[in-house]
Amino acid sequence: MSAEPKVSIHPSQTSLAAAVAARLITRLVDVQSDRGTATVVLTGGSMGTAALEAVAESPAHSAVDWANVHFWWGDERFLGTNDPDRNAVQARGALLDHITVDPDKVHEFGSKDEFPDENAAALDYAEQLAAAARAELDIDADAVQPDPRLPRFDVLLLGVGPDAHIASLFPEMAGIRTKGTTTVGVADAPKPPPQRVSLTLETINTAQEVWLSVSGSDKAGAVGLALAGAGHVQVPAAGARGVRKTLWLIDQDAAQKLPGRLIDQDDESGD
Ligand SMILES: O=C(O)[C@H](O)[C@@H](O)[C@H](O)[C@H](O)COP(=O)(O)O
Repeated sequence: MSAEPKVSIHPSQTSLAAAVAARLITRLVDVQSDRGTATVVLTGGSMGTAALEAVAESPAHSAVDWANVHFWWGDERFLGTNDPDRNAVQARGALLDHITVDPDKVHEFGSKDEFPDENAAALDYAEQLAAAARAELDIDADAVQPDPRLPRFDVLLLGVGPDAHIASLFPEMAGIRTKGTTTVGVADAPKPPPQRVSLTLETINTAQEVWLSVSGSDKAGAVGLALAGAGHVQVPAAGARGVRKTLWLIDQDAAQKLPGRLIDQDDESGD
């Protein structure tokens, strides 16, 4: 089962980041009131980082019990552990260093200091995910998991590149075609650095909610094609779907080539 995309358009990148932050805080509070623990999958890129900065700046963020949030990443740049270009390092600077987290619930991809190559780091992340899935079943034997190798993801955040890549799954390349594994190593990404690790599209699509946050006119073509129903191998963003919600949060510049039928679909309810 997967949810048809809905679109919410915002006037500027700043208001978009604030809207993503407000929705994320609300969603995490709701999930925690139902289940105690919530799980979010973070993304790299300028929009993903801006959204986390907006969470840190929002006075409402104190409503979330951050020590009971699991943090995973949709992808990582295969670099040294403290390299400033690592998505995890940027997320720490934008948000995680400013809140009280449980280090055991912060699940970063392995780095170049720890693993010989991106495939070994991808395999390790798949093992971390599978261990978390088993731990979930130990706590609640009736937990419904879309894939027994994966924990439940409540919200999975994605940025989108001008070429319509998501996470580190690039058009026409092996990563976006990968099936049967939960993670994948990427050796020759067109966006630097070339070595990366990523969740696969099948893994992304197990999330309860997938939110794609996109800003800028250079992304308008990618957004337009993805929402017009292009194939995911050519337009990876077209394939990202949440089980209960697929939400495109975009600014006006990124909305320039949106198919007309989607323009008035703004879903401000937050659920
Ligand atoms: O590691 C990364 O680079 C990403 O996770 C990548 O998928 C990113 O989200 C998009 O490229 C959008 O990035 P921008 O928001 O910076 O355009």
